[in-house]
Amino acid sequence: MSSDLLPPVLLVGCGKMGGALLHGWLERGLSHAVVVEPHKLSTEAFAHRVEVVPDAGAIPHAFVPEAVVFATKPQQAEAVLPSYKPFARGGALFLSIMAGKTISGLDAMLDGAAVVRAMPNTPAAIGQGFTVACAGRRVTAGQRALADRLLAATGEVAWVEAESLIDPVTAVSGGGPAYVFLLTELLERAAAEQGVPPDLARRMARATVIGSGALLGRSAEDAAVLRQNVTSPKGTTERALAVLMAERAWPALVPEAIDAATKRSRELAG
Ligand SMILES: NC(=O)C1=CN([C@@H]2O[C@H](COP(=O)(O)OP(=O)(O)OC[C@H]3O[C@@H](n4cnc5c(N)ncnc54)[C@H](OP(=O)(O)O)[C@@H]3O)[C@@H](O)[C@H]2O)C=CC1
Ligand SMILES: O=C(O)[C@@H]1CCC=N1
Repeated sequence: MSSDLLPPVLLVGCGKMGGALLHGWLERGLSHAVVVEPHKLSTEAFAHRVEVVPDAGAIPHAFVPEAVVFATKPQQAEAVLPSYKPFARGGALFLSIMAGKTISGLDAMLDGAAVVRAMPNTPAAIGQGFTVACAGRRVTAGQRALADRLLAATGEVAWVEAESLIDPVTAVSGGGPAYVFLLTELLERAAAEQGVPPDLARRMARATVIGSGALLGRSAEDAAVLRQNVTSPKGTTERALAVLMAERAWPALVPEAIDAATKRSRELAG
């Protein structure tokens, strides 16, 4: 077995985000994974590549994961986590991606464990995710390096010391893909409303978002400069931006939306 492979992982919950991480790990090369997931359909894509079990009681006794990754809904944490306490005794790292759930809360549910709280996003599935992580006080340097390796296998990783930052991170990068997809939907709909045939409207909206993201990714310029490069004086974009950048439009709505999501992340802690 190549030492470059990611170490054995126990993934608890293989829905949209757990599935995206697993996809990223498999693309990168994963030695062995057991996935606990009662919802059989969501694991079909991985059925031949990992071992899927319906609950914690069905995990093979011989399986010793280096990391246990919690990707169930935050509302399920208290019911789900206690079954995984035995892995703490084996020295496993617990990596939670559950929105809002604090390190101290998870630590209490696991009776004292090495917990990393992380917030990834769904582009992880294609190695283009962005994750911000925060390590609990029981996490060793080796466990932190392991968490970094797992998360870096799905894209870029940043670490923060202040756990409170994970709430706004959840609002911005965790949920961020949804806002970009909404913009794509709205562009497509507006094009169709202007009479553009539906197929062309769809292609055009998608290609515009994809191309803009790729340009941003390759450019050293600020986003504001790339925006200005599109905006010819007295031209068409200027008219659209006058609507979008009006005081009560995006400059007010985006911070309001991020604030609402940040507050929800804090609420989910309880
Ligand atoms: N979606 C995203 O973009 C992001 C999500 N997150 C976080 O990831 C977590 C999962 O979110 P998401 O993937 O969207 O949600 P999903 O509902 O798609 O995934 C959760 C999965 O866990 C399964 N599940 C339920 N009970 C158990 C159990 N006892 N043991 C194991 N698995 C179980 C669910 O099955 P069933 O449907 O049958 O209940 C479901 O398939 C959340 O905590 C969320 O905050 C973080 C970053 C981004
Ligand atoms: O909507 C949610 O709660 C999760 C966390 C960030 C993205 N999805």
